[in-house]
Amino acid sequence: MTTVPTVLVVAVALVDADGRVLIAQRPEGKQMAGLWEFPGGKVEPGERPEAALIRELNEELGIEVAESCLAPFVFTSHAYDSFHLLMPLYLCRRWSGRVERREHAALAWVKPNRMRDYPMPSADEPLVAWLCDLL
Ligand SMILES: Nc1nc2c([nH]c(=O)n2[C@@H]2O[C@H](COP(=O)(O)OP(=O)(O)OP(=O)(O)O)[C@@H](O)[C@H]2O)c(=O)[nH]1
Repeated sequence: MTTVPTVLVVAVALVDADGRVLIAQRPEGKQMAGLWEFPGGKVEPGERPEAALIRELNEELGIEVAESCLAPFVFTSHAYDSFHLLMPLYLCRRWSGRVERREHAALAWVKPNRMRDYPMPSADEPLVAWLCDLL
């Protein structure tokens, strides 16, 4: 039996006052370039998931998020060819600083029911369905 590593990635649905969610387009040169994703990234060895997400949001978007503002929401467990992705999605409605594009090709604030207009990695499909139902 071939085994692949399970990779823990933390991501967030940042929700603005109009109920729109921030998605970000992966840049050229990365795996899955051009697809739209929820901000976040891999949890480093020894790092707590919430700390990893706070770090990624600061690096990627230049915002500060308090751990108490990260609400566990839903998760996806998805088999890619070379790894298994386990990705909790947190919900966050409060942050400080202005969202800036630092690492992505583009950013977009999108109502969940319009997210299907933005191609996303296959692991994200169930997450979009949950956002449509629950937001
Ligand atoms: N942040 C994020 N990653 C996602 C989502 N959906 C999804 O399949 N992923 C995958 O989870 C992994 C996230 O890792 P990452 O963003 O830290 O790593 P990366 O591939 O950009 O490159 P890196 O290894 O150079 O940091 C990628 O393989 C990415 O394609 C999503 O909605 N948000």
